[in-house]
This record gives sequence, structure tokens and C-alpha cells, in this order.
Amino acid sequence: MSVKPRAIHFGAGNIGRGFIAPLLSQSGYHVVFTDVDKDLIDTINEEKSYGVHILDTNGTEDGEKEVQEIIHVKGVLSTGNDLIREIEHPKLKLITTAVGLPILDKIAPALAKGIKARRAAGGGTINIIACENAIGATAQLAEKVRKLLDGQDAEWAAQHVGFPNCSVDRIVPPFNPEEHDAESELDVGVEEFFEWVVEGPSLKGEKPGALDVPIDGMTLTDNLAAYNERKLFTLNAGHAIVAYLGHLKGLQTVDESIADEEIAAVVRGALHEEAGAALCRKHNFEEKAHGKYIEKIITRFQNAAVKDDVVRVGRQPLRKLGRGDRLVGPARMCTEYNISMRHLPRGIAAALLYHNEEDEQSVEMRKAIEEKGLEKYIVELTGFEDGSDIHKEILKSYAELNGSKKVA
Ligand SMILES: NC(=O)c1ccc[n+]([C@@H]2O[C@H](COP(=O)([O-])OP(=O)(O)OC[C@H]3O[C@@H](n4cnc5c(N)ncnc54)[C@H](O)[C@@H]3O)[C@@H](O)[C@H]2O)c1
Ligand SMILES: O=P(O)(O)OC[C@@H](O)[C@@H](O)[C@H](O)[C@H](O)CO
Repeated sequence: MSVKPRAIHFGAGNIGRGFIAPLLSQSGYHVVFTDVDKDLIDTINEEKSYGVHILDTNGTEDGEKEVQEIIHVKGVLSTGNDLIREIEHPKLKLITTAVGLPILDKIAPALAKGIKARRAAGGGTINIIACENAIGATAQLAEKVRKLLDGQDAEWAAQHVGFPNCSVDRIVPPFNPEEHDAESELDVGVEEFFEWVVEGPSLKGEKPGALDVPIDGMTLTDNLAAYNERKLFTLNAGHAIVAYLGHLKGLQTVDESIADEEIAAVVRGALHEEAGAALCRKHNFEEKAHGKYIEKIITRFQNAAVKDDVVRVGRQPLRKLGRGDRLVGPARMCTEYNISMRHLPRGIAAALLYHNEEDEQSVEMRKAIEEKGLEKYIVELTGFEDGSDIHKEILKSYAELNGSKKVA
């Protein structure tokens, strides 16, 4: 039996293979992926390793791009008893997820079942961290899991299962193995930059507030709310605006879209003058440092080596238009600080105009706009009152953008 500490990662997709598993593996954990995709799990078990291509480095001394080998990985289906046995495993220390926010509902039952089995087997303390793009994703998961536990199981979980929130940042775009001479279809391409910030005080273990086996590259904080809002309301807000305006102009990638001067002006306005101003007020960020953080993110969007897809970045527009999410969230924060807005409403309008027959939420959104009427639907989605300044701005932008290639 391996003596290594173990970690289970839910979702062997882009961010799982390209970011979380590499950090876990490089820090000495034996990584077990769990996923609903049987073919993917079978491939992981056949190949047991894969490469992470760092898309934007100048490469190694011999001119080759850097490829990090992630070895000795294993896979189990997320729908069966193998997963429960993995959660019982005495060496298990950590469970992470990167499945998408709406999927947390679906994995909660397996987690609850696994926690019950772990208690019955006399297992030790573990931490569960949801690495999803949302404020308080782990707290949302914890609530779903706790609802499924009672009596001694609930008491045991309260003592022995930590649920820290986190903020997770690395752009992992769609990857074509053939274009990169990849050896395995499991290979993945990532930007070099990454940031994983975890709520330290919620970690349980031998030393409260820390992991028993620390992870190189993970930062612990006691002020996660500020990191979480800074990342979601800057990187993801800007990303979404670039993607929706780029899509309206018929552009396909993020780097092409941010190269468009009109789009870049809207993004800079939204991030510096609006979301950024509100974030600085709320979290006391130093304006100059926050300005640099924004510009660094814009250079990440401009990175042609990453070539991200506007359809990936724009996926699930209704989730992105959620009240606490990347577009409406910062706009609501601006209204709290009486910051007037022109650019965030343009991003919200572009999201409402996102038309992609292959995206279920885009189809649902268009149907709702037709049935309910745009004015009412904006109120329902955003909570902004009919006739308020921001409501008027969204309507104005929607009318200007609709059918036009001019976006600023
Ligand atoms: N790609 C990025 O740049 C990036 C960066 C930061 C955060 N994120 C976040 O990470 C999460 C995953 O994004 P991604 O880009 O890796 O998506 P992805 O689609 O590449 O991966 C998601 C994986 O989850 C699996 N999955 C779906 N339902 C499941 C279930 N019930 N049980 C187990 N596995 C299941 C899918 O089969 C897939 O392999 C999202 O919340 C996203 O917002 C993504
Ligand atoms: O994953 P989503 O759909 O919430 O958002 C799309 C992108 O903005 C996102 O995946 C970024 O690439 C990522 O958040 C970078 O850290």
C-alpha cells in the first residue's frame, strides 16, 4: 500500500488535470481522480500519467516548451462504491472539486455517503475544498452535504471534516493534443500563472488552520472574502465582458477580442472605474496596486499562446448573470457605493444578447426574454428596480448592441 497521503479530486477536466492535481501531486499526494465520464476514468487508469503543457513559457534550454509530467494518478467513477472506498481510505487527507458550480448538488450525496463510511471505519480528519468560480462555493457544498447527515455522523463531520472556501485562478483553455505533439489525450495546456488562495481558519487537522501535508503553491488567508471578490469581480468579470462582446463581433478567441480597441475600452472602464473602484472602497485595496492587478489580468487575456475560446469563457450565461456572480455582483457593489456605471451594464447587456444554440442557458435565456419581456426579465435576474439608473443603462446598451457590430 502506498504510504503517501491521498487526495481525491472530483472532475478530471481542465482545471482538475491542469491546476489542482499537479499542485497536489507535486506536493507529495497520491491523486485519485473521480469523474462521471467513464471513458475518461478508463483512460486515466490505462495511462496513469499525463503532461501539463505550459503554453506561455519561452521553453526549456533546448527550445522545447515546458511539459510537466504528472505521474501515478488513478481514477474511480464518481457513481460507484469504489469512490466510497476511496473516501474511507486511511491515508485520505483532502478532497477537492472542480466540476462546475451547478454540479455540486450532484456530488453531495456521494460525499455524505463517503463521510458516513469513513466515520464507521474509524477514519481520520479530512478537508473538502470546492475549487469553483463562485463566492463561497465550499460553503454551498458543505450545506448540501450537512443536510444529508444526521445524528453521530453529523457530529463526527462537524469535528473531523473541514470545509474551507477558496479562490482559484489559472486559465486552462480547450487543448488540442495534436497541435502540441501531446503524448496522451489526457494532456492539458495551461498558462504559467496560477493563484490558489484558501481560507486557513476553516482547515481541520493536526494543526488547526493548516493542512497536515502542506501544498506548495497554495496560499492560506484569514481574509478569503476579499481575495474571492477581487478575483471573480476582476478576472472573471473582465473575461465575461471580453467573451460576450467578442462573440457579438464574430470573434473566436479572447486574445483576438481584447485586441479590439472598443472591447478593451469597455473592459478597462468596467474593471478600473467601476468594479475596481467598488472593490477598493469595500476591501481597502490600495488603488495603485489594484490597478496593476487589473492590467496584469489584461495581459493574461492578451496572451496569444493561451488562445482561449470565447464560447468556453461565455458558457452558461445565466450562471454568469447570477446576483452574486461576476457581472451583476460588482454592479450591485457599485450601487452600494453610489458609483455610476456605463461599462458593467454593457457587459450585462452583451451577456443577455449571447446567442449560442449549443448552450442550454443561452437558449433558455432567449426564450425567457421573449416570453417575459426584457425589462421584467432584467429585474428578475438582477434585482435592479425597473426605472433605476442601472436598469436604464442595461436597456440602452442592449438596444445599441442588438444587431450592431459597434460595441463601445
Ligand atoms: N478552466 C479554467 O480556466 C478554470 C479556472 C478556474 C476555475 N475553473 C472552475 O473549475 C470548474 C471546472 O471547470 P473546467 O474548465 O475544468 O471544466 P471541465 O468541463 O473541463 O471539467 C469538469 C469535469 O467535471 C466532470 N463532472 C461533471 N459532472 C460530474 C459529477 N457529477 N461527478 C464528477 N465529475 C463530474 C466532467 O466530466 C468534467 O471532466 C468550474 O467551476 C470552473 O468555473 C475553471
Ligand atoms: O469557468 P467559468 O465558466 O466560471 O468562467 C470562465 C472563465 O472566466 C474561467 O474559467 C477563467 O478561465 C478562470 O476563472 C481563470 O482563473
